[in-house]
Amino acid sequence: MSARQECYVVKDAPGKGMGMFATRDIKRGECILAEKPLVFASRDLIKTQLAINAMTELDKKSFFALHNIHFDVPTAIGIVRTNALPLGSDGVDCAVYKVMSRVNHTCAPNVHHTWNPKMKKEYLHAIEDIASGSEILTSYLEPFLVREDRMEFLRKNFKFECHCNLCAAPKPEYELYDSTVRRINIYSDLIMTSASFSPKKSIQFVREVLVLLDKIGGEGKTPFYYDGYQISAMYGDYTLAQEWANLLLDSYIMDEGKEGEKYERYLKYSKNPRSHERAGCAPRQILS
Ligand SMILES: C[S@@+](CC[C@H](N)C(=O)[O-])C[C@H]1O[C@@H](n2cnc3c(N)ncnc32)[C@H](O)[C@@H]1O
Repeated sequence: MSARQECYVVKDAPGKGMGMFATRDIKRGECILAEKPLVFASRDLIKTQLAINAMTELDKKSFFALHNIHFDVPTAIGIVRTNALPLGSDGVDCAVYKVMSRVNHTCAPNVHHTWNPKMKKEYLHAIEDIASGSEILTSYLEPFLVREDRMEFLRKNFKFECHCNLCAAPKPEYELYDSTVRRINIYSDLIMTSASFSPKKSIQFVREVLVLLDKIGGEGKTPFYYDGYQISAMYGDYTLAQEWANLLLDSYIMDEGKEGEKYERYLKYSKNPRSHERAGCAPRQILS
């Protein structure tokens, strides 16, 4: 048994079916699991059914033992809908896993899961320190949704009521969270729209978002470090670009590890901030 397998156990998670739990203290940034899919699936039901038929008997046994909440469709399709994780952002291709599919949801996760196309495995990294015995919980949601939208999505797609600390918080607390999320979404839109005519403002919006993120737990910074880096590199402010590239690399390693698909690219940016494909493409400006 590998060290990775030893830091978790899959067992009963009261009120949620099965779940994944830490069997020792896990440090932020640690890779908890890297797992090959039991089966690849897609929106094309015939293709999905053929892939299920082609599984080994052992894999089929693991597959049909998984949780199913969709009884209005054939069992295999219900299992895919309940358990599949996306293979990227196109929302079409996905995969089902023996272990990874057992991870339950919270709106304030302690892990980040990501598909690595190079390794053809799904990776699970701790994004905060996890104490031995605690449940390992991911988020099934797009980032930065307000409480009502999160609840609606989970009810519709996963048929449960979320009682995580965020959803069960007193009204003033979750309203404050929601208003922070709304501001993050506004600034987030402004970052790229203002980059072409007011890059200084754009960098300011990145900084605003980072401050707001700290107010709601501090996760999800990596794409914003990338924005800061990209904008600074485009306008040839390589001192600033270097700062952002270093933050980007550190944050990415915490989220996806050195095995991550983008690690080599971000390492290159951090070693040489001029190496971005669009570096220096806009008139030079000091943005700091
Ligand atoms: C991908 S499965 C997760 C593993 C599942 N609990 C099992 O027993 O295999 C998703 C399903 O788990 C349950 N689930 C996940 N997170 C939950 C939560 N926070 N509260 C209640 N049920 C949850 C829901 O039934 C959901 O449709």
